[in-house]
Amino acid sequence: MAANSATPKFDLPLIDISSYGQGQEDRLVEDLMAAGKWPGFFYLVNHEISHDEIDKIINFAQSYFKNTSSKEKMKWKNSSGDTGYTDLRDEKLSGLGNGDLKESYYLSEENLKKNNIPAEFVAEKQFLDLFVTKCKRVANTVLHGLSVGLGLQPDFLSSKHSGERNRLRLIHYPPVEAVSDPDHPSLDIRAGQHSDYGSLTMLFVSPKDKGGLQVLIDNTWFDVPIIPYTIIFNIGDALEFWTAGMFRSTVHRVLIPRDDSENRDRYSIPFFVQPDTDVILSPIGSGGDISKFERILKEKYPGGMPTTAGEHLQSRIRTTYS
Ligand SMILES: O=C(O)CCC(=O)C(=O)O
Ligand SMILES: [Fe+2]
Repeated sequence: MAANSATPKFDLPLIDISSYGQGQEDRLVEDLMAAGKWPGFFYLVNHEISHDEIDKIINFAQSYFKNTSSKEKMKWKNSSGDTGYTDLRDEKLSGLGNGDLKESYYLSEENLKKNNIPAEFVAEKQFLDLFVTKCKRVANTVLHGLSVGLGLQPDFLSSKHSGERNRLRLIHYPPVEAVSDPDHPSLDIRAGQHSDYGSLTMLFVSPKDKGGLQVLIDNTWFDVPIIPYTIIFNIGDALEFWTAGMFRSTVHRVLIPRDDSENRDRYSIPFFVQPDTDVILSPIGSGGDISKFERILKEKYPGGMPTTAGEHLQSRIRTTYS
């Protein structure tokens, strides 16, 4: 039996965007609000990003990581915690341990526009532009629904996410020498437990993904099953903070392979939707639970309360690269 077959799976809510006809916007708002509050993770189905486009972004990541020399990758080394290449063990998402077993490339719209990117990216610039544009459109649909659900103008949230801080990230998790042994758990991890920093994350994985992504719900780790070509959405810390804890930024991680079937290269593509630098994150909407907010402040912001989205992001990045 595979080592991971005993791990419970969690059925995340599934939101089929095509199932809300005209006049059914209220139902979409209700479903988005419910998923945002709990568990803070959901699948989005029948969105506008095609199967071909998802296959293509995964293949692009695979080809970049496989065919680019270390020397070439290092020329684009991320030194600020923001854009560029991160090597194996550079990032420590949980803040503990030996560093995550992954390499990645963080891409901003600005760098894409200015061709401040590796040659492999320039060659696919048109596609990458289109992919980012589509991600933003899908994100805006969700941001509109959440704004309405919060009792705000429909464009309240989208107008604060111009895209200047959004990041498309290509991630490669290489196979490991020894798979994790349930009796002697490895200290290694592909992505340490963390919550995301921004407002929303949209995650794309290969339809043939073998697993490893887990969410922490009520102190139990659950595997997230992959439903091919869906987008896995989750709420990030900025939106949790901004709504005084009404929405939930759920902790998640990626385990090192637990058996031979999982022990292969894994590629994943998160698109991080982050509020513009100067946005003031004072609590919005109504209904946030002040005791929950105080707990969030204590746990995640011991250095004090950030006021702008820029400060918020910096304070979260610092703990990842220190
Ligand atoms: O690779 C994955 O499945 C998740 C990655 C992730 O959580 C992140 O980069 O924030
Ligand atoms: Fe994450």
